[in-house]
Amino acid sequence: MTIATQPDAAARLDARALRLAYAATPVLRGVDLQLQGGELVGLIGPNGSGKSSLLRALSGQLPCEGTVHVDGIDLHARPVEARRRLGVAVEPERLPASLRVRQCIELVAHTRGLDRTAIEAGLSLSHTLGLQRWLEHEVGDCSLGTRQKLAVVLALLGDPPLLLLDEVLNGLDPLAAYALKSELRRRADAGAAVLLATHGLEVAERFLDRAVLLLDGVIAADWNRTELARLRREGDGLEAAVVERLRAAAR
Ligand SMILES: Nc1ncnc2c1ncn2[C@@H]1O[C@H](COP(=O)(O)OP(=O)(O)OP(=O)(O)O)[C@@H](O)[C@H]1O
Repeated sequence: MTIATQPDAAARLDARALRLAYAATPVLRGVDLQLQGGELVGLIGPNGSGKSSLLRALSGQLPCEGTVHVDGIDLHARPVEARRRLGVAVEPERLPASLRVRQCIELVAHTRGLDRTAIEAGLSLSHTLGLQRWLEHEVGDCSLGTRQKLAVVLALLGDPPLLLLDEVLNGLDPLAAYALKSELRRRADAGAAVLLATHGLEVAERFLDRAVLLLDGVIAADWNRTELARLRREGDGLEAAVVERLRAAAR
């Protein structure tokens, strides 16, 4: 007999028993993941393990089995309401090439019903990330890293309480990467939860509060801040721990 469990209403994200397959190939085989406000969580895992698919399932872009609650709101039953609370960074390739960067910020803010204050905050973040000199350029003329910065600015517009970010530190110059990490920390300290897919284990170890390993379609390991600190102090850090898990899984 299956006992139905209530979603954790206090959790920013409560995902249970997520299953997803492409044609006959299963990618997620029962993912359970809860994120609390204030947490910066790294989603790590081998290439093809399903990190992007999981983020897309959590944001409602891909249909999946299981339940997803955002601040207690059922994503599948009340998608509009739940998605209003999400900040999702789209792939830079999917940004509209013919719009100017500033127009893009204004259009997305308008679509989400945000006011001028939110747009000004987005423009201010653009400055912080070094995007200001590209504001009047067409998106299609911007470098990949510049478009990545824009994708992040758009995701953070309106201060959503749950951020789902796929490898957004990739390709950013050191100043921008530092500024973005500071911004995400600030958001988490203000109560947001952040799930960041990354292959950067050093970033995960030093900057994040928690790291979860997606392997064989499930969350195979979950290291909290104390455990991450212990790994750093006592051994060869998160990288060694992850390599050990991956080697064990490959045997
Ligand atoms: N649209 C799709 N159709 C069919 N298969 C897909 C599709 N998107 C992803 N896949 C497959 O699903 C699996 C998981 O892909 P996904 O991109 O989610 O992994 P990932 O962990 O984000 O990988 P990486 O670290 O390389 O970015 C891979 O085997 C991939 O080939």
